[in-house]
Amino acid sequence: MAETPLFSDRPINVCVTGAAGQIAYSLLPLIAGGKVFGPQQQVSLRLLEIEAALPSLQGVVMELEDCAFPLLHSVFTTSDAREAFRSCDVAVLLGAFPRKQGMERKDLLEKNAGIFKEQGEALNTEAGANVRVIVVGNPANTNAYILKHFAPNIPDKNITALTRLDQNRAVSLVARKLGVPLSKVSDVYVWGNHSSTQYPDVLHGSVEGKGKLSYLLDKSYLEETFIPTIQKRGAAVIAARKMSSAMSAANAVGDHLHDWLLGSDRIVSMSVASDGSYGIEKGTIFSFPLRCSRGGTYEIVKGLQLDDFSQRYIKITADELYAEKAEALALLS
Ligand SMILES: NC(=O)C1=CN([C@@H]2O[C@H](COP(=O)(O)OP(=O)(O)OC[C@H]3O[C@@H](n4cnc5c(N)ncnc54)[C@H](O)[C@@H]3O)[C@@H](O)[C@H]2O)C=CC1
Ligand SMILES: O=C([O-])CC(=O)C(=O)O
Repeated sequence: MAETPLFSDRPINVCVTGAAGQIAYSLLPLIAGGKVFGPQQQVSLRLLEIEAALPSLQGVVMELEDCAFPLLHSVFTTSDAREAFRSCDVAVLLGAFPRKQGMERKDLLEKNAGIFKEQGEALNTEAGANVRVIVVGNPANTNAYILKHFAPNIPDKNITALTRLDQNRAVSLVARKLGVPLSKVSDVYVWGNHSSTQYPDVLHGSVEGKGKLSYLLDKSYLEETFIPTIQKRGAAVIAARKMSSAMSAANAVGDHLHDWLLGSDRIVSMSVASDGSYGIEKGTIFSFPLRCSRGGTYEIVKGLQLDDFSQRYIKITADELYAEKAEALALLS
């Protein structure tokens, strides 16, 4: 039976910032085509761009029209953040500078922090308190932290950052390494920062019919190959494409929003405000394993046993986030 829509009496209002950029170009068809919010849910798009990119955004709007998506109710474009966020149910924050070869994502902090301060303030007054926010612009976790700081009316639980791309990369690499279908791999999580310190954790994972990943993959493979490959995957894509990941990022944003709003049977990774679980400082936007239920609620999975190996990696990524938080607050004070 077809899934009932989230809002049966009206379209869902989705704001996308950086809407003329690369990720948006791959994401907008997923949203307007029904892949993200379900095949029955009408969508109204509110697209934000800087003034200089509005002509290019008009081309994107023409293409959306030419796709003739039955679920696309309306498209509104603006360069005013307050207008863009007005009454939105979901805000997808892509608009930011991407990194170039040789940079770490945190090198973007100075350039991008101001954007997330301004957008946090605009969301705070214009969006409903129930708005669900996903920050994608890098450094995504710390930008989400800044946004949360400047949007006190929005519950902390509603502000997230994207680490699903890292989880998708990790699941895909496990499946390729073991020669098994992706659908058989479960419980691979990403902890921490969307950066080269993140900890892609397979030690709770398994392959259906084959057993635990902790028996199928040895720690030297994990330490020397698997973990560094996932940590540096974004940089590898930049080196090859001379531009950062866009198709896979858009796909992961779609997965994140779909599972958050519509629920999932699987445990997924999202960066969310820590409630103190696993010793992570409260309020830090940290990637955890989560269970999501339909309607936009989630719980951090509690009680996972973390061995010394995992704890060592988690400490490194947590310390990096604490340092980024301090730097961001100093920049904006
Ligand atoms: N968290 C994650 O997993 C990933 C994050 N990213 C990050 O996503 C961001 C966007 O990437 P792309 O789409 O490839 O970049 P892009 O440069 O193609 O597009 C960004 C767009 O944002 C717009 N923009 C800049 N400032 C803005 C503002 N204040 N308000 C509204 N729009 C604004 C620009 O005009 C541009 O059109 C980058 O920061 C990138 O590093 C990229 C891939 C994965
Ligand atoms: O690496 C980058 O700068 C873009 C990104 O976040 C990713 O691909 O994971």
